[in-house]
Amino acid sequence: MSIPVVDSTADAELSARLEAAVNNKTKPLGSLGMLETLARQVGLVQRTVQPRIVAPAILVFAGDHGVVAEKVSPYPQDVTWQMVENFLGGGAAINVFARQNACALRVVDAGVNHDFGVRAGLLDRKVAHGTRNFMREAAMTREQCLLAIRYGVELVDSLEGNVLGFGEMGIGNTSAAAALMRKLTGAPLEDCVGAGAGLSEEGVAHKLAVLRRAVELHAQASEPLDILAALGGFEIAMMAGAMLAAARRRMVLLIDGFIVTSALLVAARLRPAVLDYCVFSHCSDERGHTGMLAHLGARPLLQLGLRLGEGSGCALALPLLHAAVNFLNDMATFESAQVSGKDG
Ligand SMILES: Cc1cc2ncn([C@H]3O[C@H](COP(=O)(O)O)[C@@H](O)[C@H]3O)c2cc1C
Ligand SMILES: O=C(O)c1cccnc1
Repeated sequence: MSIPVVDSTADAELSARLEAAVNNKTKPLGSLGMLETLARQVGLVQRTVQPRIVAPAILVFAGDHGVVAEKVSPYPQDVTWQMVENFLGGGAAINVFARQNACALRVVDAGVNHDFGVRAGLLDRKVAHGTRNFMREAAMTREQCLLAIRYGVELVDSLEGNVLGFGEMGIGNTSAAAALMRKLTGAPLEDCVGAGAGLSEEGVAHKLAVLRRAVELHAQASEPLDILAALGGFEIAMMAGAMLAAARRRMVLLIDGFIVTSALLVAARLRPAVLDYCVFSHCSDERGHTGMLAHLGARPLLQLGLRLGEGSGCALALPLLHAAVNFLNDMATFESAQVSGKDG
């Protein structure tokens, strides 16, 4: 299994042309703020001053986590498969927001502890029926970890479209994401652990104690793939693989909240240039997401107090991506509209 190679999008000549194109639009210099940054980024990703959004899609990766045996989530594990059914039925938040913004949605069974059978709209890439409890042993074997990454790579290679959003579902996965954050950013564990799907203060204290022991147990894991196998999840590993494949294909990657960003921490350790392709849709209310984004030098588009996951932030940010591309393509220039430029 070879990890996809990702090229940087840096191109000084194209960057200058994009900046000129943005600056020639009929508006005060810099007045479209982050939309200008976004337009230039998408131009660099697509290697053009006339970028287009084609067939945007969100993949929701679902997987279960053995660590739920330690009572680190306020909800039972069955919610993972039940929510997958909800996605397939079109009734979850991500279904509503994806429909609203004409975004295709696919659900991937990366390792749910449930047998769905063959189902329309569900991509079966089950590595196993949930990970092991990483409080006691590694969450997955190295083979399972590499298989999850490979499935992620292959999934993306079969997609059409040039914008890919990442979402997840997996009871217990904020615990895996917090442990990955601790190991991959070096932040103190208490800055990585939050309420997840809604733990009480005592619940968070218990989760922190569990994760402290788990991180100690896996203290020897130092390479990104070893850390991922020890403390990650199948959906997280599959997302990391899919992110690298999407960047290799020069797609724009829409990054959701805390768990999706934890997969990106792994991907960026393997191939730092993946970050050139990432649009950070929002800053989640999950404790730790702000620090994770800061570690990556990321500036999120939205701050809505979301703490859901599912790729919801990606669907909500998609209209901003359209706006960035549309202003670059469709706005008049000072010359074409015969508007006077800046005096001094
Ligand atoms: C009904 C329901 C729908 C969800 N959709 C996303 N999550 C979110 O919550 C879970 C992570 O939180 P924790 O680590 O505390 O279990 C993930 O499944 C995440 O996607 C949900 C959680 C619930 C309960
Ligand atoms: O930020 C997220 O993605 C998140 C936060 C809490 C629970 N589930 C997801």
